[in-house]
This record gives sequence, C-alpha cells and structure tokens, in this order.
Amino acid sequence: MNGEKLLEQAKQARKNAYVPYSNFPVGAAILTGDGTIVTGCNIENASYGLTNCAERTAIFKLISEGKSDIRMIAVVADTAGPVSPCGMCRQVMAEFCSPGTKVILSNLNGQSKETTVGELLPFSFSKGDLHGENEI
Ligand SMILES: O=c1ccn([C@H]2C[C@H](O)[C@@H](CO)O2)c(=O)[nH]1
Ligand SMILES: [Zn+2]
Repeated sequence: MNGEKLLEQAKQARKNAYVPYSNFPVGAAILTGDGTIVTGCNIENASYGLTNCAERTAIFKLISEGKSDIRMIAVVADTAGPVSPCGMCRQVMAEFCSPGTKVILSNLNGQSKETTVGELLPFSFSKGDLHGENEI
C-alpha cells in the first residue's frame, strides 16, 4: 500500500461525506502497521459546531475498533492546493500518531504534499505535559 493507493481510498470515502451546510466533502484514509485501512468522511450537523472532520472520523473509527499503530494518513478535498487539516484534527493526530507519522495531503487534481504529524503540529500538548514529564 502506497500513498497513491491510500489517497484513492480517501477519495472513495469522500463520497460518503454528509455536508448539507458547507457542500465541502472531505475524505480521509488511515493505514496501520498490519495493513488495515480505515476511512472517514466529514459529518456535519444542523448545530454546526458538532461537525466531525474526515480525519477525526477515521481516527475515532480506528480507535473504537481497538486498532492503533497508524503508519500513514491520507486526506483529500476539492481545494486549490493540497488540503490542510484543521487544528483540532492536528491535535487528535498528535494523540494517536508519532511525530514522524506520514500524512499525505491532496486535492482532486492530484496536487499532493507529503508531510508528517510533527510538522503539522510542532510543540503539541500531550500526555507528558499533564504528568510533568515534558521539558521545553
Ligand atoms: O481538513 C479538513 C478541513 C475541513 N473539513 C470539513 C469540516 C467541515 O465539514 C467542512 C468545511 O470546513 O470541511 C474536514 O473534514 N477536514
Ligand atoms: Zn479537522
């Protein structure tokens, strides 16, 4: 499984997005160490703030299935350049990924950017901060 194939899965999941308010469907796909793929789409609500992004849908599905070991995340939307995950999703990625975990961001024209969770959210708040273990 490579980034291109994972992006294809994200594009498929994007078709399931529930976006009556923004009309901005987003798809995400996660690859784990054992080759499992879990996908997600954004799911909106009449109470706008309850919206769940595609990335968090995929991560929460994965965790709720008792899986972890995220190796790669792909995200796709109809943006001018590669889509850029929101801050909330970056924080959730930081919780369940390593700083080096690969993230492939793309648009529908095939413009894509490969980055990492650590690049997307440097100096993130984490478990260690709660327990007094992190130093600057
Ligand atoms: O990376 C992103 C950016 C935005 N959205 C969603 C949230 C909302 O449903 C819509 C517009 O912000 O796109 C995602 O799912 N992922
Ligand atoms: Zn988000």
